[in-house]
Amino acid sequence: MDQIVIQGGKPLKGEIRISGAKNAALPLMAASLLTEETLSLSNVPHLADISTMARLLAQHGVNLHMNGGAENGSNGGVLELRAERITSVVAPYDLVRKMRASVLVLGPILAREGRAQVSLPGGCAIGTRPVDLHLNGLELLGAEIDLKEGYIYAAAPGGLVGAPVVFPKVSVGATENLLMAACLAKGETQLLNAAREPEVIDLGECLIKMGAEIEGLGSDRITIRGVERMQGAEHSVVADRIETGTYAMAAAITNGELDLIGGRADHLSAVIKVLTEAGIEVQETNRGLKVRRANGQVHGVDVMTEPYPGFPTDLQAQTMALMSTAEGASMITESIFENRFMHVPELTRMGANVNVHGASAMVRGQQRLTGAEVMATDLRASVSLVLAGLAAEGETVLNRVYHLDRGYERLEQKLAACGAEIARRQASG
Ligand SMILES: CC(=O)N[C@H]1[C@@H](OP(=O)(O)OP(=O)(O)OC[C@H]2O[C@@H](n3ccc(=O)[nH]c3=O)[C@H](O)[C@@H]2O)O[C@H](CO)[C@@H](O)[C@@H]1O
Ligand SMILES: C=C(OP(=O)(O)O)C(=O)O
Repeated sequence: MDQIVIQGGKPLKGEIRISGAKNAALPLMAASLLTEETLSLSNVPHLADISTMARLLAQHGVNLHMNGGAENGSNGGVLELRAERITSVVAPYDLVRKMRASVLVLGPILAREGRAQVSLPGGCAIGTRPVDLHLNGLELLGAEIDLKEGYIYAAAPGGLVGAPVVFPKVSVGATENLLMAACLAKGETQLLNAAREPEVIDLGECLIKMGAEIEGLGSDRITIRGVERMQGAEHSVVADRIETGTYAMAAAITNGELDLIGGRADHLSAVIKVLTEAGIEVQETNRGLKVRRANGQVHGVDVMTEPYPGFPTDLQAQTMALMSTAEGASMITESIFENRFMHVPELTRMGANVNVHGASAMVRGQQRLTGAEVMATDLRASVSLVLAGLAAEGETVLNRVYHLDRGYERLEQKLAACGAEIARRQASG
């Protein structure tokens, strides 16, 4: 198995091109199931999750073709998807268990075929992550849902029928599943308390290009008027705000200066507010964002994760790494997932001083972190250890690199090009 080895203490300087967002690309790929015509997606990142979704779609009968790549800093790949015929309505456990976003095929397959059978995704390292909101929403559109032998059996033989759906809790995935399903439902659907994340807007904008009638994207009230059929379209995947935020924190934690090409301030308002309060300057340029410390110091700040436009849970672990080296204390509260502090014991092994009480972690900033052998059980926890390793004295060895490969395109290359001493190697023994 691969490891990432970092010799810490080098300030990062240079530019990093931000990739297309994993969390936008995945639902966009699932949207290809809504039409027999070709959906062409550009700026698609090369990531393990994208390959998993490609394998899942291929076994549903989608023809996929990837052109180009992100090598040499180019703009990601162009992925063409054509679901001329859906040859299987079953999403098997083997693929769904690898990636929870697989459940996003449920809405489109059910809407197009009148039935779908999708493995229940199960829990994961960051929490139980149920799909009740997806299923209750589809039931309101007239689907009959049965849970048997670990699978969701969904049927709507006469087609889905639009209806008001009030989500009791904001869910990105449930909003996306319902948004796609409602496109082919008869009549009007209203999604209330809908997610407002930029990735939901990106999906909605692509669906509009595909012929959908959607209003209210970016608000908590989305209206969809169902259409008879959807068509092919071309769409470029929105820039990854989580990757942008991660590299902004890499600049800050190493006391360096990075230009994040294609990074968007408008998708990171809550994050920029926190960073500014912590003494980090985030400046908009005509190519993206420039990030550095304002006065050489990072100060502790309190952070609470919330649905968009609040502070993203997907940047909580990275923020904790940054605050571990800040002057003063920070209180970090995780309000989205019940078990998203798995990076804490590993950061502690590197010298961080963190005490968790329920959903909050008190971080007391230390003068320095020290390199160690560490591992993490999820994507953002892993990258928080990379950030800590970049700032730490000595060598950090990160195990279970496959978590990083789910969501960070060419991570070592991007960091090494800015002066980080970072390499991937095969673990011995
Ligand atoms: C592929 C993708 O886009 N993943 C993102 C998406 O995940 P995902 O779409 O799975 O996250 P949700 O927004 O659905 O989850 C928010 C909260 O609602 C709960 N919930 C969700 C659905 C449901 O049916 N019942 C229920 O109780 C979840 O357990 C969680 O506590 O949004 C999360 C929150 O911003 C991000 O951390 C993930 O990176
Ligand atoms: C939690 C994440 O992804 P997923 O929802 O695919 O597990 C993430 O991107 O941080």
